[in-house]
Amino acid sequence: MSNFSSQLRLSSSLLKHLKHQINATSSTTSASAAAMMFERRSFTTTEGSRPTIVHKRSIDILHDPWFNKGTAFSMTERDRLDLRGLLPPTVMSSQQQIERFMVDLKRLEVQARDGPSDPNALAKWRILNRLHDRNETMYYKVLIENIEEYAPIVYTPTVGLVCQNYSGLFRRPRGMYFSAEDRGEMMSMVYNWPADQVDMIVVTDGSRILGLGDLGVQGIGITIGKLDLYVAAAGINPQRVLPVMIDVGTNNERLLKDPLYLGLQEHRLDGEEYISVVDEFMEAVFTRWPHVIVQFEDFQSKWAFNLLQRYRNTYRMFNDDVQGTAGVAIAGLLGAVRAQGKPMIDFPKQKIVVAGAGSAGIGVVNAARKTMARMLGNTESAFESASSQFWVVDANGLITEERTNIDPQALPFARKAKEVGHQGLREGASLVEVVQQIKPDVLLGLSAVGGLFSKEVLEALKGSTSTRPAIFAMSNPTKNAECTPEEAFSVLGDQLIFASGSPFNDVKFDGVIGHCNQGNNMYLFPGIGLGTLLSGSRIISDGMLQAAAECLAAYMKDDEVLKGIIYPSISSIRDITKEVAAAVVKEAIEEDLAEGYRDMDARELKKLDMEEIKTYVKNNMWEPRYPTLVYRKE
Ligand SMILES: NC(=O)C1=CN([C@@H]2O[C@H](COP(=O)(O)OP(=O)(O)OC[C@H]3O[C@@H](n4cnc5c(N)ncnc54)[C@H](O)[C@@H]3O)[C@@H](O)[C@H]2O)C=CC1
Ligand SMILES: CC(=O)C(=O)O
Ligand SMILES: [Mg+2]
Repeated sequence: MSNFSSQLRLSSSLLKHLKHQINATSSTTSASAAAMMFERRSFTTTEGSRPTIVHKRSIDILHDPWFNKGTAFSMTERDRLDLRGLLPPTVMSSQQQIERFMVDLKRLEVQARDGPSDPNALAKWRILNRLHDRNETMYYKVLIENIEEYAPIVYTPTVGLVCQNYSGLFRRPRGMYFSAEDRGEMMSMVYNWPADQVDMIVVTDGSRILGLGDLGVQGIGITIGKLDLYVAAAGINPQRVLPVMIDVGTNNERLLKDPLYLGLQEHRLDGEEYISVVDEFMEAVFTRWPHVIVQFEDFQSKWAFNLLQRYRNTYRMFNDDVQGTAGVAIAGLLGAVRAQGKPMIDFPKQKIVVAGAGSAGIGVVNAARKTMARMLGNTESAFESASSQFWVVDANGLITEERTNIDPQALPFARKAKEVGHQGLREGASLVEVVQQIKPDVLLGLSAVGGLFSKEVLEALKGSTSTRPAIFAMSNPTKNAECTPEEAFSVLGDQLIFASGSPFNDVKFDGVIGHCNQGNNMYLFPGIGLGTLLSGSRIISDGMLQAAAECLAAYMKDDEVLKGIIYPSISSIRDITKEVAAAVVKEAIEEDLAEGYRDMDARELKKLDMEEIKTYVKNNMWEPRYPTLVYRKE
């Protein structure tokens, strides 16, 4: 809901309510005395005895500083006032609320020390967050106009710190919470959300937030950060976005013991029980908003893949970590080939070592292998040949067919034991050994292990057979990056191509600049969502994702790429997103998936050429401008 209109409605209804109270008092009582009396009465009644009559429900009550109790609303009150789902599931006493607030206040200094390189990051986040709660138009204007400065605050890395400390930072709720305790209720509680139209949902279960592990209900912060980029980069109307947390418990022992934790304090549901909760959520949101797009974010690997397969042919959904990351990585990998002065068609010759076999790592290898195979003619032997270009290393070392209990997602990338034997390697070989023996063109990290690309590993990469080796240290947030650009450039010199998931500054040494690219799925997911919305495609196909990745790869000019700049600057994210969305729309039309959006039906869409599609996309991007408001009685 727009804060702008809600504030207007809120203050007028508050006035109405106040007037009513004033009229009920003696006619000689002055308005201010009556207001004071009303105020006193509200406070005494909420303490117990007589109830307070309120003329509002749902989100309006949460945004009313007079009546809001935040997490202290009891479950019966939540049901009575249509608040179910609009607050984290734990009911807290007013004393606990104060404790939570005080812990947060006192922790500020420590957070500043442990957090992102900007010691004021969290203070900036608080100021922006308060603006977000007060005035969304102004908030997004500030964000769009200063995206380079504030993306690292509302998104990675600071959003990681925000999630870690969400219990303390929580003030006004934003988004919806569907918990394991809401089973059987979701179909009705989804109507507690005040907006009749929702275009984009970003949902998490909090099980793997960035590289920070299981943060339970606190993971809602990442969905808010991603949706901020949907508004800022893709121009999705902020009144039509919905951050969602599916709280099925947490396996984080610290949170399970924390008396101030806001989520369900029980171990995570698993198996069929878990699936039934997510199924119920999907059914509920698609019943209320049949055209919504759901982005799955930061689910632990096993559920990321499982739920993607389960829903992708029925619902308009995608998994950002598996599919968005893959597209961004492919664009960067193609950029690295061009940076070597080679044509993109040489991509299938690249030797790629990937550290990390989770949702992101496997997503990347899968998509990169498909891209190589397509370049080689898409035959079975092309596929075989493409497979031989990847060496995947996880927490237990190099993955080969000899691995016991191999994760089914990693199985297709397990190397043959005999083959790696010839390469001087074996099952479980360490990363440094793999780099030493393979001498890869690319070393890509999606391991969530900060510093994994140690000096030894970087020294080993000096043996790369490439003229311009590439490092993608893609794990987030900053402290989880596999190495810093300083570490990488200092060992490998200025011919290195470097990208990281969270932003770092360029490195200056010996009079040259080592470019630090940001390789983050933020360059694709907003365009994938917007393109899907505007095409009206029923599903998000592999072709649409591939078109998005190719568009991003083509966005960079030759002279930039030759300088080692393989990803655009975030300052142009709105333009990139428009291009990516247009590519997605075009592909959806070509695959006959596009059913149209609003006045633009499928037939009209088919008549558009690429330039017209871009104009259509641009014209449908929301801009942060104040609309004229007119009051009408309800
Ligand atoms: N830059 C970007 O756009 C994105 C970055 N990421 C980042 O990727 C990281 C991983 O995400 P997921 O794949 O979802 O996590 P995950 O937990 O599913 O996978 C992590 C993988 O790393 C492996 N690993 C752990 N220790 C290792 C070691 N010492 N050496 C080699 N591998 C090791 C694990 O065995 C596992 O296979 C996170 O930090 C996340 O923030 C994820 C999505 C997008
Ligand atoms: C960027 C992102 O999606 C992640 O680190 O999980
Ligand atoms: Mg993610």
